[in-house]
Amino acid sequence: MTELTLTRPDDWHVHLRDGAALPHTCADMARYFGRAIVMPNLSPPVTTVAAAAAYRERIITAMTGLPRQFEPLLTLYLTDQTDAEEIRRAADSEFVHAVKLYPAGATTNSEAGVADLEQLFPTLAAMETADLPLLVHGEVTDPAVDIFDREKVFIDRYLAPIVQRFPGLRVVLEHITTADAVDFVSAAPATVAATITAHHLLLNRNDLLVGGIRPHYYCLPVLKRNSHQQALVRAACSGSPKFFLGTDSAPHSSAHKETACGCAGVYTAHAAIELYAEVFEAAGALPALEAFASHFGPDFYQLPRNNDTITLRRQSWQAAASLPLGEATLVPLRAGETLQWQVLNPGNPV
Ligand SMILES: NC(=O)N[C@@H](CC(=O)O)C(=O)O
Ligand SMILES: [Zn+2]
Ligand SMILES: [Zn+2]
Repeated sequence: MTELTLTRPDDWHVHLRDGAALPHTCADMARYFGRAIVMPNLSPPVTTVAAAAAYRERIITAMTGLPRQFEPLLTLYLTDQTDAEEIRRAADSEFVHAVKLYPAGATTNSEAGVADLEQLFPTLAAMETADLPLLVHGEVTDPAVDIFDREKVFIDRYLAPIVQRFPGLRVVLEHITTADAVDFVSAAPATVAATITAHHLLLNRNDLLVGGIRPHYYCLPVLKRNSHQQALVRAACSGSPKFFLGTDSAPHSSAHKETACGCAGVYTAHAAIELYAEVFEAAGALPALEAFASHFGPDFYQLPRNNDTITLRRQSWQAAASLPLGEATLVPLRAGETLQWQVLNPGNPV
């Protein structure tokens, strides 16, 4: 297959950041994505509907003058203080589509996250009633738990009990990295789904650590062993509506990555669908890409599928060695390397 036309895809998990970074991150997203679930882990985090409305305006302003725009779908950052009233306001708004749970200290800008999940059960009950999805960074922060086990332990300790206690609550386990997560989500009721990133499909911990440490492959949850990577590829290509595209494209400046204590996050927004296409092609599953990238996400979020298409052609091109991020620069995935698939006429007005 040398050309592939699919319903316009959406990204169900992305970090756009704020301020001077926004024009750059938004321009990449606006090339061909229809919509994007925008993560709220700014500093300070987006904890209220009012803050989400203001952030949405900044995103839209940052897209001024671009040949096309994507629709930002905002999220609220769950804290120990989030109450049922804010949840109802969010559900009543046109633009807040989910609430994000970061266990305090689990990842970038998660200091304000949730310390005691049980205290928040009334808030989760309000989300269940309002039918507002819960998005989860699924890692425990217990220092006694090995970093490679933190996703599985989170599922056992927290996620399974939440799913059992709130059977009507829609839950997305974000950026899954293990066969354990694939098995849990597959066996869970239809209210439970997962996003999968391109980098967790393309890479495993050998890529991160063998022959030297590669800071641009460091993200959270950290890359796991090859057998987990293979389980993710099977899940993405399976045709199960529980697994859909979420890039978790997470820009950090090169200075913050290439240092003694580097930040977690991989930038893929410059080549997102192109990278997924490589994975699906290598797995002999290119026909399954459309549902994963363009159907199952909107179905889960109860939004219409996009009604136009994009076309990918199998022709090689070279990714930029570095990209601007506000005043700084970042190193994207595959920096300076060749990619196999290219989107035809990206950025054309729709
Ligand atoms: N995935 C990452 O490694 N980093 C994300 C945060 C997150 O999604 O956990 C970021 O905001 O940089
Ligand atoms: Zn996360
Ligand atoms: Zn993320």
